Amino acid sequence: MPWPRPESGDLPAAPAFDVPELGSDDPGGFGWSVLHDRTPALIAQVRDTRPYGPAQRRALDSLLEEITSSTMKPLGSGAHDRDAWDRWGAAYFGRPWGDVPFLWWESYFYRRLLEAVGFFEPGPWFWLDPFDHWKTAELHGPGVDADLAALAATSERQALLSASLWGNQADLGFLFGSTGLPDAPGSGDRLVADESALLWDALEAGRPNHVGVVTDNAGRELLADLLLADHLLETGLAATLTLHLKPRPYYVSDATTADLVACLRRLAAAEGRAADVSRRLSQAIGAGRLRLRAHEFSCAPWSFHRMPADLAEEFRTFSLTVLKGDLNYRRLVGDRAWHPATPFAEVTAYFPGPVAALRTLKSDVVTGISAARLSSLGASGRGWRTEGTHGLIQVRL
Ligand SMILES: O=P(O)(O)OC[C@H]1O[C@](O)(CO)[C@@H](O)[C@@H]1O
Repeated sequence: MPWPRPESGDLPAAPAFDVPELGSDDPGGFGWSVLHDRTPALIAQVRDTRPYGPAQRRALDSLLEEITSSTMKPLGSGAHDRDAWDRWGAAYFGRPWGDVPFLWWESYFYRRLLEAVGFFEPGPWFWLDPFDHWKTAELHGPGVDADLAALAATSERQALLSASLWGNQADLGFLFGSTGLPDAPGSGDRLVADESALLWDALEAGRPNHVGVVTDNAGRELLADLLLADHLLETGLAATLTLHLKPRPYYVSDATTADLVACLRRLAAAEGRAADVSRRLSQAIGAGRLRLRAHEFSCAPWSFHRMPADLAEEFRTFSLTVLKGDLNYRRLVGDRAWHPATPFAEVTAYFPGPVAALRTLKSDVVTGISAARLSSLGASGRGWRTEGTHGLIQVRL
């Protein structure tokens, strides 16, 4: 099978930064808890929830052992993308996982998990999404019908934007943490930055707009993204809209094309106007107004500073690229120990075109927070940065 080769490892070099990358070697730090708590719990759950045979079970056990008490190994010799990962990981293989930058090891972990469960191997587990049952359960969970009915009935654009933002709380990775699912969203005071007016003004002034949305999670988040996409297309705020999806399962709940299809089906099966949304979006896909992309770089372990030329060229053609979720934010600004007041516009100046971030905060990195907001947040400890209770809408035009 002619597998897509992820850039053969040849990507532009990242610029030099004087701010260090975030790591996982501090026992009090967030990255450490993901490496030592969340990731082992995820491996155990994957092992327990699928009837994998001895080969897959052994591979999962040895991945667990490697992560917790050994050094990072390269992909197996038969892997179709081994060349790329060998180059990307040359500085990291042979070191303990906790010594490798957080952004890098976590991405590589999902690649290794797919290897362990035989995702790429012709046979019974070929291309079977190891996270599918969680995604499906969420799509049919309690409250989804009511949310869909309410959202499909509104033409209130701020409500749709807000649903797309807070939909990002529905990240199945939280299921494997010690903190559990975050609380339901509060009102505006849970927004640490809100530049939504700038976003709407730019779309109003820019018609005809070609909007890109780099999606994050499947399930509730993607449902909300689709309702927003439908609104933008229907109102003419977007002449075309391109959805970037993941080419394969990643970070548990990240949306693939299969998940998009499941969401369209879920909308079609819902009561009321949601079914109309599904029909309109399917037609828009057929007409080429709603475009689907699944770029290999979407599963690469690097920030967007290293995106390949074809992807940069595509983002350059968009009137606005909206990046959803925490991981995309980490990749946008670089997963670094920025001072939170560092201007968002400054750290995203390199991005090839106007860009917006819609994110609930689930990891340490953050930029563009005003001094006044920082001091009010300071009193609440560090939880606002990692627990998904707070959100942001940031825009750089
Ligand atoms: O789904 P999101 O919003 O990208 O969040 C995923 C987040 O969860 C974590 O993977 C932790 O497991 C973060 O590293 C990551 O940024």
